[in-house]
Amino acid sequence: MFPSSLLIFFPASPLSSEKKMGGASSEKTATGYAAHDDSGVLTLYTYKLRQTGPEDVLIKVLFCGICHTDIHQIKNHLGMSKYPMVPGHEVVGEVVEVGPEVTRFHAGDIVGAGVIVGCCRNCGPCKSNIEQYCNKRVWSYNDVYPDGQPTQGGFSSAMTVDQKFVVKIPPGMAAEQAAPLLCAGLTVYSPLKHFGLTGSGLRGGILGLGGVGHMGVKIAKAMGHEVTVISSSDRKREEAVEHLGADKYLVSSDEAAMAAAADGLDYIIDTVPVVHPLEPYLSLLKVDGKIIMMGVINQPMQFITPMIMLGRKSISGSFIGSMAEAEEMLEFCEKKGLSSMIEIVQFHRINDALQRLDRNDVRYRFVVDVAAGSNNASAASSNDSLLIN
Ligand SMILES: NC(=O)C1=CN([C@@H]2O[C@H](COP(=O)(O)OP(=O)(O)OC[C@H]3O[C@@H](n4cnc5c(N)ncnc54)[C@H](OP(=O)(O)O)[C@@H]3O)[C@@H](O)[C@H]2O)C=CC1
Ligand SMILES: O=C/C=C/c1ccc(O)c(O)c1
Ligand SMILES: [Zn+2]
Ligand SMILES: [Zn+2]
Repeated sequence: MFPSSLLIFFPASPLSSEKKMGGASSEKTATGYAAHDDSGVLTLYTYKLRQTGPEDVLIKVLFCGICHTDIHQIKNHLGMSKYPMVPGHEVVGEVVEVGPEVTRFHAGDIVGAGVIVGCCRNCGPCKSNIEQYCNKRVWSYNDVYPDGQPTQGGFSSAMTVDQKFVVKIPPGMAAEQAAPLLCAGLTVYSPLKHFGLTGSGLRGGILGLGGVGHMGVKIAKAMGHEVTVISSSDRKREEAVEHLGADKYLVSSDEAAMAAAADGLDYIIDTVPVVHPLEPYLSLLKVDGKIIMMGVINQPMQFITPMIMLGRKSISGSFIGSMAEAEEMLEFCEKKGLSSMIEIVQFHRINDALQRLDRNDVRYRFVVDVAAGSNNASAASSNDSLLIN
């Protein structure tokens, strides 16, 4: 069992340099699970927390979802990983301290943070409130702040986040179920809004039924779409239809079923995290249909041009969503009564969960109970994981 005392940030030695120099507040540390190399294994790591600045919110982490991007980053799939790295970007926690210029949050609020924790505020995307596309974006981990201090993510007792990148979790929403919305939920909501794919009656495809994909089914259904799941196996059929509400289920290797479904979809949200052929899915699109690429894939993808020309089809991409869209998406989910389908794991079982996610063995998002001792602690201590719908 993870020692609960380590989950709480605590003042460092009274001899820390800041104290000696008479700093206003004491230096704080956090303890999390960090990757130290690309082996895929995380181990405990204690590090200095960013000083709570005027616009900062200090968050005691309660829950953090595990996204496939965490695996890409831990295992250095993009060749840009820096260690030690504390991953985790689907963070829900409780505000414990705010800087003097923070107006939107107070101690005790339940809040969320996601993939991005900084931007330049001056470029075109920043001025258009699509700060996720700022070229100076600061990632919540595997990055550095402008002062050179490393960022560290949510598999940790605490995070310090600029208020611009913090959202309030709606009061009626369970903290653990809100966590996957902060990346997976936003990642599907944003392109559906942006590409004008919100009208009821649209026919949507969700390729890859994992963390992002299952939120795709839920959000698209809530928008009134007819949703087809396109999966690599038959294993998730029953759940997809009965629990998530998918209308149709296609197995991508079933050539007859794929041919019968040709030219039927207005869009496909492609969440497959590895290189894969596009032609079978382009064939499923109607004239003017779009495939929206979500997977982070570090190898070239191929298609032949007639596959898009003969149908004016588009291949596009999208990256999470803006903070404004995050708020809107949370409101949408609250209004529609949507939440995620999760399996809660204890903090000390995080490596097992990462391995299971890597072998496609999760329905549909792992959420780490970081603050053992919170509302699920007694149940979590007697089971390794809890399934929550
Ligand atoms: N663009 C963005 O802003 C974001 C991008 N991402 C990226 O999207 C991708 C999906 O993320 P997430 O939903 O968390 O991932 P998951 O692992 O939860 O889901 C991926 C799904 O893809 C299918 N799949 C097909 N082949 C493989 C394979 N070889 N290994 C694993 N899964 C496979 C599986 O569905 P099935 O069993 O149905 O075939 C699986 O459930 C990742 O690359 C992630 O980095 C994530 C969030 C935001
Ligand atoms: O999970 C969220 C992050 C997605 C992501 C998209 C693109 C990219 O290059 C990344 O490093 C991460
Ligand atoms: Zn993510
Ligand atoms: Zn910018």
